[in-house]
Amino acid sequence: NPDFHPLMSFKASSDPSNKFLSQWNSTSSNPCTWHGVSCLHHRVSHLVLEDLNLTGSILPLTSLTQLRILSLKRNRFDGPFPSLSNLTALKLLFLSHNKFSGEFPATVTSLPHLYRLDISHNNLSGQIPATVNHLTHLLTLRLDSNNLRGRIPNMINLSHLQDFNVSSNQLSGQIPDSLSGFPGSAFSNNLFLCGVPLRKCKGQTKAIPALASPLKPRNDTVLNKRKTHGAAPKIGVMVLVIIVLGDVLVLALVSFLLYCYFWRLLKEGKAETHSKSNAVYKGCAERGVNSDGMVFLEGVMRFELEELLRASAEMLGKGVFGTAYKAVLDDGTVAAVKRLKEVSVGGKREFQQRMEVLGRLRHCNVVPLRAYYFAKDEKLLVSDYMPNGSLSWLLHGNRGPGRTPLDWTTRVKLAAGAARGIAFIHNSDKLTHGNIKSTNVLVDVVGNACVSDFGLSSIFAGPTCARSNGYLAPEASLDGRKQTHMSDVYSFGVLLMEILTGKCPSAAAEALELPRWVRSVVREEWTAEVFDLELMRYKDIEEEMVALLQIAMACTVAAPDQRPRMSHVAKMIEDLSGIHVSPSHDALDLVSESPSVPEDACTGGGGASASQ
Ligand SMILES: Nc1ncnc2c1ncn2[C@@H]1O[C@H](COP(=O)(O)OP(=O)(O)OP(=O)(O)O)[C@@H](O)[C@H]1O
Repeated sequence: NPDFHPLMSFKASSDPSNKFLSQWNSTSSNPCTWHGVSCLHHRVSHLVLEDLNLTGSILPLTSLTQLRILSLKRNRFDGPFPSLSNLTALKLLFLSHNKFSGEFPATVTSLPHLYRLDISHNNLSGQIPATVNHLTHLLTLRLDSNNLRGRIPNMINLSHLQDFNVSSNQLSGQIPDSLSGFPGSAFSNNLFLCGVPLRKCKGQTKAIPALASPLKPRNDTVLNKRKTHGAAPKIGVMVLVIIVLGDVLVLALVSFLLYCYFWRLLKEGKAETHSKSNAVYKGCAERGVNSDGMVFLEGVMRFELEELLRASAEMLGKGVFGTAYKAVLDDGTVAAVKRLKEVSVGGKREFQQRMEVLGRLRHCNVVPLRAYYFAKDEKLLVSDYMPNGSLSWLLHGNRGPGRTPLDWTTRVKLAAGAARGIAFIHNSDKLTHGNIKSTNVLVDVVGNACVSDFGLSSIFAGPTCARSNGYLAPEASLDGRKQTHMSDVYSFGVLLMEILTGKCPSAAAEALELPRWVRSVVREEWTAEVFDLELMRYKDIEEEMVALLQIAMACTVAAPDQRPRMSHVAKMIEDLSGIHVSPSHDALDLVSESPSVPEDACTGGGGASASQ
């Protein structure tokens, strides 16, 4: 193993008394089993030796050319950094709380895959080189508590940066606009630093903090140029007013167009139903049927079709079964309305029967169907609006500057909640979900995962339903119709992989590939490579991640009858970390805007009820 000798010489210099790395010994020539070392393809890829009192230089490590993760936090390494330019595979570099001295290690700026760089709490001096801009994938840049001097370069290329700190140095000059959205604490304790978010620089015109975002897009430079050339603050305010007015106008126009569109499409169906409804439904004793053909299922939500048509509507997105809208009624009720594509069911009766079954499902992890509408050219489904978005958005849309990636505990809670919801559907009337994916796992007002869009695949048939979105079980993928409990389990396994890897199964490049990719990496015995880099920041979760990965792999085995049942999957996830699927008020930045909060919202771990 070419990494054996470099590691032995590293040990000789960093632990001369053989106190901390005694398990590394020359009789075992396979370093991959040593403490703190992991390998990929028999090369060292992961070296984590934290809090060990190791000393000396890290020079021998520069021969570990396959190293991806190097963490030597809280040791006593000293001297200047050696050149790290050989470590081209490096993704995470954590060298904080040591005694490194000398200049900022400029060679790290040539590492093309670096995501996290933490060299804080050392004795580094000199300037931050402008070449940090080469690190275009950087999420973390922590340089705090060193002796760095000079100006902070403009980091316009670091558009993903979310964790940035240069506090407690000797930096000076104006904070570049590209960084002015980070909080003051990221820059504090630098005597000569000025500008937003710190105090105004001498001679600087008034800044506009409201426009400051952690990393402003490059086209802000027009505004910046005006500022640095001393244009009057009035111009900034004018620009602001124009932007706001423009936004309001566009918003009003879009709302108006949507309203007209919605109205026009429903007018015909409504007219048809209206004429019938007076005869058929007038004074109807049947529970839940409005005179206009809206059929209400269990629950408190009640309104006329007319009110729904008047509601302001915002498109949430288009799916295989139709288009979803958020509708806000005059009385403030918020609902999600799905306009279905043409359905190929036998007719109204069959559709109604189907909706009655789906409408009876009440569980704190299932989005309740509240009402439906059926006319010749129009089919609508009304359900509770889930204000905290979908798991998909939380995993993939909630990134970038100023946003917090989904933490591990919340991921597990949402996975467990979704599993319980699906298990409940399976146990009710022998239904299948048929379309499990992360856009169909929504988050309710108290942070519970709720599955939506269940049971619709059976009323759609034919090629419109042939989906290849990366979640479909191999046995169900040909025409999208052969949905069973076991194909749901497969899709859920893919969803777990998405939660673990942060990769989107429906992204074109990875379609149908996520389970295969995960398996191939695990086969290479480098399971850690699978996990989402965002999860690297959490400590002591590796065991849980591996356990969840094993559940995901069991769910996605090729033979349907070898997959676990959904209720078993739910139980296994809950057992993982002793979680009880309860509202996680602190885990998400929750919003509460819907007066139509489900009356059956979870108040604890269970709360299931299939009302009859
Ligand atoms: N009740 C709801 N509350 C909040 N957002 C919703 C609700 N229902 C759907 N959405 C969101 O609206 C968007 C479109 O949903 P829709 O179900 O139409 O399509 P999809 O989930 O992308 O695909 P599919 O039709 O295969 O389920 C998705 O982002 C989804 O998360």
